[in-house]
Amino acid sequence: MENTMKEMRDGASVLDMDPKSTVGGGVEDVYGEDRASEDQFVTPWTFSVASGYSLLRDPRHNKGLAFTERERDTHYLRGLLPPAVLSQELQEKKLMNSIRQYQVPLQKYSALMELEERNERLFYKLLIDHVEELLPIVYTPTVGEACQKYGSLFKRPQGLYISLKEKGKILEVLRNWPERSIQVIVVTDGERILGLGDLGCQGMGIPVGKLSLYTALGGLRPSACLPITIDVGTNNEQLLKDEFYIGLRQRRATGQEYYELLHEFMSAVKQNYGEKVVIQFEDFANHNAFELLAKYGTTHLVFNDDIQGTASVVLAGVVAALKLIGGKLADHSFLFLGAGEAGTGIAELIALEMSKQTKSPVEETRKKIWLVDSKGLIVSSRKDSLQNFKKPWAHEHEPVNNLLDAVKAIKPTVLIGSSGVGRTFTKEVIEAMASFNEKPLIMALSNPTSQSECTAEEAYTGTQGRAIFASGSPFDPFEYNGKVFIPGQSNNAYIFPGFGLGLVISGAIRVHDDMLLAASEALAGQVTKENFDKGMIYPPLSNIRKISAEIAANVAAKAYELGLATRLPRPANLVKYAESCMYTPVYRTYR
Ligand SMILES: NC(=O)C1=CN([C@@H]2O[C@H](COP(=O)(O)OP(=O)(O)OC[C@H]3O[C@@H](n4cnc5c(N)ncnc54)[C@H](OP(=O)(O)O)[C@@H]3O)[C@@H](O)[C@H]2O)C=CC1
Ligand SMILES: CC(=O)C(=O)O
Ligand SMILES: [Mg+2]
Repeated sequence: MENTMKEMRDGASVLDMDPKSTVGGGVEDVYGEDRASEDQFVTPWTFSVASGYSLLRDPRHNKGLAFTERERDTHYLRGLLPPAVLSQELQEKKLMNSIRQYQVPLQKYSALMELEERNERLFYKLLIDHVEELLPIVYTPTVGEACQKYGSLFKRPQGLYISLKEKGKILEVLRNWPERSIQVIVVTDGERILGLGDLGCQGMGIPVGKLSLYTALGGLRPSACLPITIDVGTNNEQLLKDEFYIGLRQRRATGQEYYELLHEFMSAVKQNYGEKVVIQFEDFANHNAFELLAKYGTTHLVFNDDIQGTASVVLAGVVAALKLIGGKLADHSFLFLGAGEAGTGIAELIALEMSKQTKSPVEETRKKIWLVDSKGLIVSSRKDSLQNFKKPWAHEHEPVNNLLDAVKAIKPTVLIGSSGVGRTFTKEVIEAMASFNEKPLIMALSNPTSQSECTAEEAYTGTQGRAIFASGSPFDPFEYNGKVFIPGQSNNAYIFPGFGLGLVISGAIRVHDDMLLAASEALAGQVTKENFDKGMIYPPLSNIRKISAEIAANVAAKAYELGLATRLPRPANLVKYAESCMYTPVYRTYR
């Protein structure tokens, strides 16, 4: 029986099977269910084309009332549906009407998640066609609230949970996932979810949300995407006491225990899916994130979205903004509030790009960039007590304790918030930026909206409408002195879907910093004069699929150039090729 099951899984057809698997009377007993005595185990095996009732309950194939008359006949659906036949467009209109009736964003989130579980193509059609309206629901800010309440919201698993209980069995756990051809994994350990801190196992909302963007914005097939949460416990006391908490009820494992589990995971992923699966690390705390990236960057196709994706999107915004604020990149000086993954990741990529442009060593270009952490400006006298990733930023300067004094001392042209702490760009800080810059560039990157360093309104009013402003979570357009300003969304969502697509279509085996620069360049190139005129430094998200194709093509081109691509021959037109590889959510016709 064991062998029979294996052959079935490996694709052998029932007709190819050993004739011994039939019982008297010519009745096939391929699963051994009839032969087994009552005390023997049988396998609940199904091997069928989804039809009838099960077809309606299969989100990947369900079309609801859009099943045609012919499909209703051939797929045993007669009577299981009311008589009306609706087009996908009409279903979309109906769903949008009902989602718009909810006042509470979390209700919209639940409605969308239920739709995804019911009818995956319709879910993606909605998301693709209404990206600007629905992104704030499936992504920041609402996804943050969903993670905080994930225990109460949880109905069905949307990804794989790998906890300390699965130590020694991670390969088996991966094999429990129903899909075999995985191209992208987004994995979190839940320790730094947006700017909301340690949400433990409830961080699952983030890989789920990121991967829905991989499909909607980047065109990766949903079946090729795998959300994973690694649960090593949580230090969030509130969750540990919450009766609905879905994770391990213990404090976080650290040190060797943590790294052994992560190593088993990384090895199992490579063994199960091969070398070319993209592993995106998401929302790990910085004490693990940098180390994991350095450790696995040479053996796996890994990408840390918070360090690298964020760097790429912010560099693109800064480069585009030069058209508005003038000068070259190296003419500007940068001050960050927050010197963690996002802050130092962005700083390093800006320094690298400056170094390439000016042909000066990166050690020199770093001197244009200053960072403030929770203890004040990072300066050389603090060097011995700094974490490694901060050390390159410890420049010669006297100690400065707070942001306002640092702004006054450094006089940056660009101010970037990556602290995870809301309202830290105070009125005084914004006014100081406006006092010595004609057009200060202010980026408040922290998510969700509650953690944004300032609002769009605060940035525009505090600078009398002179600021160029972008934020990690979206803000509505703001009218000041009769002019409407459209704040840009400086979020790695612009980058990672196209970046991942570029890796996949080129068969890249490693990520290289030059690919991040390539992605950034492609994004900056998509901002039009019309966008600039409205104060925007990013193109509208409504064009995101086109933008993702451009990013994918630039990233793939770089992978070929660096000899890191394995898919040969190289397609001549990479943009067209990227577009042709993209998943579309229109219904398929069933034979
Ligand atoms: N827009 C986007 O695309 C992205 C946005 N983010 C957002 O950026 C934020 C930070 O993420 P990440 O870099 O990963 O987090 P980290 O924890 O790695 O870094 C946070 C940094 O902020 C500093 N900090 C915290 N509180 C203060 C304070 N009151 N004053 C000054 N500095 C402070 C910390 O200081 P210390 O080192 O001393 O503890 C640390 O250097 C999050 O809100 C996240 O949502 C992240 C990725 C992408
Ligand atoms: C956007 C993102 O990745 C973050 O806030 O962590
Ligand atoms: Mg993140």
